[in-house]
Amino acid sequence: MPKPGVFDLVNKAKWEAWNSLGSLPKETARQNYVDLVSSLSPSAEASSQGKHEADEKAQKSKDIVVTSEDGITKIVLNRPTKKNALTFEMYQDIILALKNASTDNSAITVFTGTGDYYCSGNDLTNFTSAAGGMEEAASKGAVVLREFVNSFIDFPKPLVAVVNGPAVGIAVTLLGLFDAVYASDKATFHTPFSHLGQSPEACSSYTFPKIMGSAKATEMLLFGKKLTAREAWAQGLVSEVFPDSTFEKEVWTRLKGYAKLPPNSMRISKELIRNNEKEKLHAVNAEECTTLKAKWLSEECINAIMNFVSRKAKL
Ligand SMILES: CCCCC/C=C/CC(=O)SCCNC(=O)CCNC(=O)[C@H](O)C(C)(C)COP(=O)(O)OP(=O)(O)OC[C@H]1O[C@@H](n2cnc3c(N)ncnc32)[C@H](O)[C@@H]1OP(=O)(O)O
Repeated sequence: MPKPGVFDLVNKAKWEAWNSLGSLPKETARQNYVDLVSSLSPSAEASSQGKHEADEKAQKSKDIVVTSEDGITKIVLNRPTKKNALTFEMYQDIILALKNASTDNSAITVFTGTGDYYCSGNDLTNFTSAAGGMEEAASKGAVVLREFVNSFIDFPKPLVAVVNGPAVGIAVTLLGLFDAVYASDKATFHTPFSHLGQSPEACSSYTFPKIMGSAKATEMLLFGKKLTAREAWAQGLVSEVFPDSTFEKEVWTRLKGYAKLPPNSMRISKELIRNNEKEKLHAVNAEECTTLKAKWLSEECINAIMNFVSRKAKL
């Protein structure tokens, strides 16, 4: 239905709430509702059991490790033998981890990677190994991607990326939705979408030109120019670069200090910085997912993925 006018406050709020769900599957919407109600009445045994199961699932995930200590919830991409490439399961686990982190006791939430890479982006075999073939994988991919990116857009606490090594594809584009990005000088930032017959995601078609200007964003998003950490800092994508030898020590010392700041104050300041953009970001996310779904079924993209899988091509 058309969006109600600004003076129709109730129906406008309802319309926006429905619209922000996008094409969220009915089952997921139902589960989210159950989880929300459970969190409102923790004494209801059945409800709280559901919440515990959800928490455990996130903790038990083999490729994502979630810990909470010193006021920091840490979400670690833990698939180093595959350069932390993101499987369908990892996208789902991260959605759940962010949902839990948004209501846990921590003040800030941090993403980082295990091993030499931060993350090599989408696992390119997500599409080739899907049971129902490319068509089904593209449809599922668009729904999962939209929900995944929405969970970053809506995340209420300070979100920090500790980029320990090279970042590729969606691991780079998502950084535009983080509140701070700290990088080792060994990190690189690469978005080879045209090489892969794909198009930008995670709202980068909007956030990157805004952060670095359209000329620099074009070099990254259209031409796949790989940036060093210092270049990414100069373009405003990275907050600060540290020598790799002292990176972990310096960054975690600093983050532990930040995590002691009054959490509600940080949350409200984030809200002020981000909230007036949310509607726009949700609309950009929806459009990017629709575009990508079509690109994933294009000959350019299928050839690029097949070349990688058959070991003919690498970045
Ligand atoms: C819900 C769906 C959402 C979809 C959202 C879309 C996002 C778009 C993107 O993210 S685009 C970016 C996609 N990523 C890539 O194209 C990277 C592909 N990988 C490479 O080019 C290289 O592996 C490398 C440059 C990252 C690293 O090269 P290196 O020589 O150092 O190491 P290996 O190639 O030997 O890698 C070790 C093993 O890891 C596997 N691997 C690495 N990255 C990926 C990946 N993205 N997808 C699948 N597999 C990956 C690699 O195949 C090796 O596996 P093996 O040891 O079994 O051979």
